[in-house]
Amino acid sequence: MALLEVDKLKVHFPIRGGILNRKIDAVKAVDGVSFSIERGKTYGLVGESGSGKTTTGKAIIGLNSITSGSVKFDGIDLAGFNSKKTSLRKDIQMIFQDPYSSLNGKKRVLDIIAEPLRNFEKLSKAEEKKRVQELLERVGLSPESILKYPHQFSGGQRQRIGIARAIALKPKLIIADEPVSALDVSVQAQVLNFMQDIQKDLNLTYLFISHDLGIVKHMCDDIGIMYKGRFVEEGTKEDIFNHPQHIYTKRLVAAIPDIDPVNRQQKKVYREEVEKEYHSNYNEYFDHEGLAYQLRHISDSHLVALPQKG
Ligand SMILES: Nc1ncnc2c1ncn2[C@@H]1O[C@H](COP(=O)(O)OP(=O)(O)OP(=O)(O)O)[C@@H](O)[C@H]1O
Repeated sequence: MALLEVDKLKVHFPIRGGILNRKIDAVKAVDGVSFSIERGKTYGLVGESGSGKTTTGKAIIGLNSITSGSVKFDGIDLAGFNSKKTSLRKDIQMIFQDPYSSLNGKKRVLDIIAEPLRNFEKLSKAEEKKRVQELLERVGLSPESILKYPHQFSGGQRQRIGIARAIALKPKLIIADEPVSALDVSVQAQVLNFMQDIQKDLNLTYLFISHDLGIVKHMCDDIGIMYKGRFVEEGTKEDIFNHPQHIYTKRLVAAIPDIDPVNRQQKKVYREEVEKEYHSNYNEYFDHEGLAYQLRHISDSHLVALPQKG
């Protein structure tokens, strides 16, 4: 059984208007998304800004209410578990994009990392301090850091503090929402490699949200490509990077920069071909509202949202 199973998930936000402030329409932020993540694996959710990635992650962790569909974690439907204090909620943690704003600047590192422990475990002050220091060590920061404030750390170190807080309760699933996109490129690889190390050590499963396909290629086993609240394509890393089928995926893959000058030229030609196809055949790939069609299997692992022929 997969650790996480998301089935036909919809998250719609009401748009209200008129003098009675009635619901007049809805933003279909997530509009029927299904995927599952096997234990110990990393699943990449990719798409441009506004495609619904964060909304999906927040719905899984209970921060957005689900309009319809289901989220099962370890075989249990999460719909009834929206209270923050249930033990299931302990098993899923989130790392946010911006380590500057996601850490409370007025709190010391001790209090930041101890917060989830205080919610779920009754530890003495001495036990708590010891646990926080162990966690700091785990993420490569000195035990003395407990008395410092977030602004006294670099961006990469702050994201390590965020990771220490996320792993404090020994979760099974971590939702990492653009965890390195606010960091300098030189620091990104360090944090990503570190995330892979702790994944192995702690047997973590990741839902990795990113708009950066280069990073997703480095991190993920399976990938779902989102566009306007729906999936346009889903598959293994190999399916998506070596055999992209949907024009939207092809565009994303073609846009990954190549450092090798020989490949760079080939890539440029490929990118121009893809752009031409995108503009001349757009209507074959999207329905009359410009939305993705239903996904269909083209192999056991690879699904593409293309209309049924014939
Ligand atoms: N609480 C909310 N109320 C109304 N609309 C919302 C709310 N949260 C998100 N949306 C809308 O839902 C859509 C999807 O947003 P979401 O943040 O999930 O996209 P995203 O792919 O994560 O983009 P980004 O990378 O910019 O965060 C957007 O149109 C957004 O404006």
